[in-house]
Amino acid sequence: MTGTDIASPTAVGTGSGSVLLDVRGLRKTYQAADRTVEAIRDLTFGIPAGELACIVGPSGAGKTTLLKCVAGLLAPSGGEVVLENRPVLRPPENMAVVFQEYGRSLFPWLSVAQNIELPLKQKKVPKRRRGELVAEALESVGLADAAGAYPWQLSGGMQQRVAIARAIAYEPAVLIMDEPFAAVDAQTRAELEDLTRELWRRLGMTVLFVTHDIEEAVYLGQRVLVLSAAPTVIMDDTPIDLPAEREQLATRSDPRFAELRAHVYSQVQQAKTYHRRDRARPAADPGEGRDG
Ligand SMILES: Nc1ncnc2c1ncn2[C@@H]1O[C@H](COP(=O)(O)OP(=O)(O)OP(=O)(O)O)[C@@H](O)[C@H]1O
Repeated sequence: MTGTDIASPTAVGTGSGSVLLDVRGLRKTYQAADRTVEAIRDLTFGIPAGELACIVGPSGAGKTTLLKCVAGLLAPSGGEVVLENRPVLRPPENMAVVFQEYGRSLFPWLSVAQNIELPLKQKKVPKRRRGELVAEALESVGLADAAGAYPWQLSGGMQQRVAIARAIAYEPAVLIMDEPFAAVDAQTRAELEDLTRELWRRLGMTVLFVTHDIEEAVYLGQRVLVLSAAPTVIMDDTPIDLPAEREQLATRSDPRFAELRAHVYSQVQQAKTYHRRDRARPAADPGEGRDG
């Protein structure tokens, strides 16, 4: 890692609590009919309980592949994902995912409340408790009045709030967010970022947040992991030592925010050409350039 006043990556992710989500030596190679694509070469990192960690990386870096493996939707070619000391072999009960495409993740024929309740029914939560969880979740995202509405009657930002409400009502140990605000306007995005931090702080969830947006990662995270271009390795793992109280204008104009953003930006730029530089080296040291 570069940057003299950016703290060591070992300062986070190891000391603040027990590791809840552990990605160990993860590898994924896709076998297509006529070619083999090595998407993930080697990923190892741990997310302690209660952490909000952001992952950024260039397009095609393997972020979606990583999330599919973490969510138990795709079998890795090597290594493993461990959640609460159990290997993830299928979608775990104690995990919820918020996707970018809210339009496709909500059922249009179900009301807002029914959408939030559905996974709770599958989890066999008793009816009375389901009602409480739905009401609390809607209140938390500021949509208490929209319980009876249908998703298509709501704006994009409101639909994504419903998706967040559905995830938190499920009371997951870990919440995965896959570029959740990429499809909403800038103003709504800022509101949803603040909502995410508020819910994370209030509910004490562990959050893994994937984004293309470097500023969003620095604004939201306690830690930012940068992935290299595929085949993916971890380029950088930086603690975000901004105050816990964040505010869109004040935080983003903090000189420390600018330093961290510049650091992550330079890492993402290097990430794009990481393997090209690697190939150019005469005698490769497998550990060189690997951080975290
Ligand atoms: N089903 C598949 N079969 C073959 N190759 C795949 C498959 N899915 C992804 N890949 C390849 O794996 C690599 C990583 O893709 P992935 O979608 O995980 O990246 P990403 O970081 O999510 O990209 P983006 O930021 O553009 O969404 C790419 O080279 C991609 O072409």
